[in-house]
Amino acid sequence: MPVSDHELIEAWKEVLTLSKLEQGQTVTVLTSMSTHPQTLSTAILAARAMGAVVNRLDLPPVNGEKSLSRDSLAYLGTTPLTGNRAAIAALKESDLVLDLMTLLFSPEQHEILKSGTRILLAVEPPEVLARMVPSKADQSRVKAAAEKLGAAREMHVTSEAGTDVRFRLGQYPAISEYGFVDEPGRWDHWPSGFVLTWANEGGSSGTIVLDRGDILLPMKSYVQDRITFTIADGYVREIAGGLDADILRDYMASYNDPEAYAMSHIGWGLQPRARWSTLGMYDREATIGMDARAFEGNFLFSFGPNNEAGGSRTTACHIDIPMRNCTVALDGSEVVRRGQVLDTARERNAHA
Ligand SMILES: O=c1ccc(O)c[nH]1
Repeated sequence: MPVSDHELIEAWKEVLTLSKLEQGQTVTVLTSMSTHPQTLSTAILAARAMGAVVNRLDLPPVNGEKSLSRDSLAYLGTTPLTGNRAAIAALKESDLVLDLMTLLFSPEQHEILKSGTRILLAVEPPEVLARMVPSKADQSRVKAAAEKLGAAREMHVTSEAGTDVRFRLGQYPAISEYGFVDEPGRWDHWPSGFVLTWANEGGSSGTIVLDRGDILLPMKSYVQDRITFTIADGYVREIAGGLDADILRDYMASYNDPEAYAMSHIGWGLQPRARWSTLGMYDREATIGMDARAFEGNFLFSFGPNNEAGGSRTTACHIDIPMRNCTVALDGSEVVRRGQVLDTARERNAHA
């Protein structure tokens, strides 16, 4: 069943309150052709009800003629803001930007954040947004995990299917995604609930074996046959398997960009209200698959850009791969064991 306008307005009010929206602040809602009308209308109503000055900035979409997918996270690098000084100026002047279009992995996003503007991405279907309204408990759990990840020098991931890969850490910060933007200059994504970082340049090596049921994004498919990735010096050097591997290889080759094969972010899911099984419940184009990225105990790794972390790689190809049943260890200490998060109740509420 759809979610009611009333439910979604209440959800927006909770998220905007957690994001410390104050009376008289300026909110700019960034939209494009794929923006969901109910998400837009309820966002504006909620922000107005909280006494904000609310603008809407609607921009024409880009890359539609280049990308093999309309998923807003599939083809990156340029956005409708690229080179658009007037639009960027408006967003820099705003206290809070509600991104209903997707700026993620764009240089413009960083320029706007540096001005102190907060940016909250929200492009999942209204029902997914309403099911995963963020909470302070989400925040404390993710921040506790980020502290561990930020202090680690090596991540070692294994699985019974044969995954055995090591990532040297320390060059890039740990990033928390918990669904609201409560500090100046913060970016976050509603819904989320996971922690991620990037391995040191050239610092990834080993084997990743996708098992039946692991997920490919933006394909939004559950892998049927195993895929074996050989990782060396920070890049995937071989992608071996059956039809799923062929599909992934063909898609990545379409970018004709060696940087597409670089390891991108790595981390694990911490959102108890996200479910592995949800991907099959939505039409492929209706969702960008945040349940898959956030479900508790996943190991999420990706190929492609690292500009989100301050790196210089802005390849347009971005592949996210959430896995089940992995064991993730930081400097020898397990944080996830065969798909079960090992944080304690105390850590879950460390920041409450
Ligand atoms: O919220 C997100 C979404 C996609 C991604 O690759 C990272 N974080």
